[in-house]
Amino acid sequence: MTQVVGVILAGGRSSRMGGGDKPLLPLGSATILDHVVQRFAPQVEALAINLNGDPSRFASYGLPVIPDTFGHFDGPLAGILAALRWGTEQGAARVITVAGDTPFLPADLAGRLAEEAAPSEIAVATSDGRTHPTAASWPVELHEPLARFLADQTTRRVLSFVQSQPHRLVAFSTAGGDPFFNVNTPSDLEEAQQRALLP
Ligand SMILES: Nc1nc2c(ncn2[C@@H]2O[C@H](COP(=O)(O)OP(=O)(O)OP(=O)(O)O)[C@@H](O)[C@H]2O)c(=O)[nH]1
Repeated sequence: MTQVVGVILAGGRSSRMGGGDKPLLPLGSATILDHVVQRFAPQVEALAINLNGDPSRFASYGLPVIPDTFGHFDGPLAGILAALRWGTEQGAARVITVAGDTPFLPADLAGRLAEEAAPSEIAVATSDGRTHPTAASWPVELHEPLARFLADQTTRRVLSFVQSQPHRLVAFSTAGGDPFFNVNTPSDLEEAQQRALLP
């Protein structure tokens, strides 16, 4: 049975980057998303991309594309809801999500999250005291509670949903750079270009 599947959250507006698809921007000789796939795919039994809008723009990756179904541009929680639905369809026990704009993910992300959380808990990555709620492992049973949360609450903050459920924080080292560095702005992309060149 498939136990752990992965979903890359690649939706959103990329407004701080001037619009377009942030994960498809060039980083080194590849795209930001190539880096995410390369680091994350070996850690999960199946992998999909979640996004808003026309899926054909990500077709070249050859991965299943799962669209948001809750609403249009409702933030990462809508993507996590779609991810949990897909994980349930795959017969998985857990879904690990990562953001499509985090090109330096830890190679032991899935292992550490799985190791440290009880079966009913959400495991959320932290680094340097900062919580990264989109880099998390979710029991698929949370699909219903999350659907209710999105319908009932006015907040769309991922952390608010996490805090409403049993969860555990899992700290990752930043030796060699923060593995959850995410590209939000053109200057972040500059910084990522420098880091991608490092051996
Ligand atoms: N599925 C889905 N994912 C989203 C949505 N908005 C943001 N995300 C994802 O959530 C993560 C964090 O996104 P942000 O960088 O905060 O938002 P963004 O829309 O990409 O960029 P900004 O407009 O600059 O805030 C990324 O992985 C995005 O792909 C959405 O409406 N739907």
